[in-house]
Amino acid sequence: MALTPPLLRLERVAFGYADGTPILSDVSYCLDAPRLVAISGPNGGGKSTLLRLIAGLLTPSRGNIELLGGTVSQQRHRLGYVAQHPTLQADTPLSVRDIVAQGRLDARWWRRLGRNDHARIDEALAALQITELQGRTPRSLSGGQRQRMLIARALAANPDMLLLDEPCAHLDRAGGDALMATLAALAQRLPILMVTHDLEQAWPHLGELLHVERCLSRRSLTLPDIHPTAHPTAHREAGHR
Ligand SMILES: Nc1ncnc2c1ncn2[C@@H]1O[C@H](COP(=O)(O)OP(=O)(O)OP(=O)(O)O)[C@@H](O)[C@H]1O
Repeated sequence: MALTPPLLRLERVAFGYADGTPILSDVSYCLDAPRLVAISGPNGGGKSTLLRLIAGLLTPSRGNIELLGGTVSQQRHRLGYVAQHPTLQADTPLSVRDIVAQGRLDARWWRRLGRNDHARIDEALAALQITELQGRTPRSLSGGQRQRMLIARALAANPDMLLLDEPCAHLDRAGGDALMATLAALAQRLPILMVTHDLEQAWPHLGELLHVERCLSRRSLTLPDIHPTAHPTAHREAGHR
């Protein structure tokens, strides 16, 4: 019987930007089932860099990333990625629904959206609980509502994995808690990797925690590390999502 490949496998991945300073080295990790995975660690530790490597926006200098049973370049079109500071024209005349609908546009962007597209858009709006906001413009939304809209746009593309960089940044406690609960519900069927600096907030919702830390002492500068950490409370409360 053929073994199912993992959703994501990193093997001894290393990366440094053009100035040659190592940011990540020897990162290994395997995700074999949908769950909500937080990537946390100190500022500058390499969290966003790791997410960009998985998204195929950067290429490892060493090591290998296997994604959804193939290489990153083969499979990256199956990912939904929401960057930390996505560019969005605040004064766009487009509605929230129009923006979520962009998730349905592919290389044939001029095609008319069909019934299936609209069903996916409706589902994405509902999953992020913004159906009633669909006629509004982004300008009139709160930070949390705008973040939900951007995640809905990624979800409308029907991705097989979501990568979110600081989805709760700039949200107040209540907005962040609500978004985390939404993501945890989604992650029961869709693997989600999210960068967060607010572990306290994410903790009750997590299925797994990855700690990324670029070591700053001179001796260990080349040995930043990542530790998959089982979190008993999170596993118990989240039913091991
Ligand atoms: N395009 C780039 N060119 C050169 N260095 C970069 C680039 N992007 C990030 N870095 C550096 O790489 C290191 C890791 O950055 P990264 O954004 O991955 O960290 P992070 O853990 O996500 O940080 P934060 O919590 O502050 O967002 C930092 O020292 C940063 O200055």
